[in-house]
Amino acid sequence: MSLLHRYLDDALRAGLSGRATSAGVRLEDVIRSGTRHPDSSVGVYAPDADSYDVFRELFEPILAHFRACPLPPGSELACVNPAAVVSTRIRVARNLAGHAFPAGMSPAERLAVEAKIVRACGTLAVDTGGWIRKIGDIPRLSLGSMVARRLAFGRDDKYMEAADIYADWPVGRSVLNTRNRQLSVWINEEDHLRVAVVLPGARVSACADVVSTVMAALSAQLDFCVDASLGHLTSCPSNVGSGMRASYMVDMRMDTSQQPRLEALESAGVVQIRGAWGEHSARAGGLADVGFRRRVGAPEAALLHDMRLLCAGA
Ligand SMILES: NC(=[NH2+])NCCC[C@H](N)C(=O)O
Repeated sequence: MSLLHRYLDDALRAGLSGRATSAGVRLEDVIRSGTRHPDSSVGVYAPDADSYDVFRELFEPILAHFRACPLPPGSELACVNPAAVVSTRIRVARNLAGHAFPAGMSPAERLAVEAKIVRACGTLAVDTGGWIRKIGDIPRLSLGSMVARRLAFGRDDKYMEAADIYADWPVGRSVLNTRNRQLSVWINEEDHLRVAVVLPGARVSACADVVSTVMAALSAQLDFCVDASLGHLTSCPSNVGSGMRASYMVDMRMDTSQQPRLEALESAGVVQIRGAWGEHSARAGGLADVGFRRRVGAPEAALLHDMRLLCAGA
């Protein structure tokens, strides 16, 4: 059952149904994806920052659910063999203050946000040897292969589709990729800004260093949407707080002893084991993306520490 269905009972629905944010977002906009897709895990998206306040009786229990993710003592976490880690990935989600979020944007607003972020990225691309392209200018076949390698994004997520996040596709969507493929910046996907760094091997600290350099440069030029008590606000409540998700691409065939222990952590709700090719991809070919469920409200340093405990030496 999705968190939406768990927490939105008839009384709450009645209480929230007359409300609207200053931009006109109503309850049905927030819950459209989860209503259309009962197999959602969360089921809500915030079309603007104000939604977290106006519909807080719905967002609060969902955020509280994420804050309560279990975290066993460090000794029980160490179960990923560093030799089996193909790569380490850290991504950060941000939205710009003063603009609707992707589920609530007009074409003009998407273009305005894209222009601000592209401008801010200009210096990064020069530094690292890279290029920014509009999604609409990438030939279909290359886009397909970039999406498969997680270098770009398409419009193939039914949950985001139902939330209107792909409205006016591909207007206002761009990606930055560096020559070495280690840094990608996605503009106007689920959030205004997604920065992802992937380094080979088990290297949480090195990966975090690259992310913080990039984020320092971008935040010097962009005004991010931050709530005084919740932290960074994102389209999906699962990313609120630091907006960060760290994961390892693990080759499950490398060391068969790690698999049952990892799966025990997964059944206990501690880690999430995803397919290697993105959030809803199947687990195939022995590669899996392993990250913690705990994210909301936890400081970045704590999230990175969890990752180092999961894989000693990273
Ligand atoms: N990319 C994400 N925000 N993933 C988490 C939730 C995805 C989808 N809205 C669901 O509820 O199942």
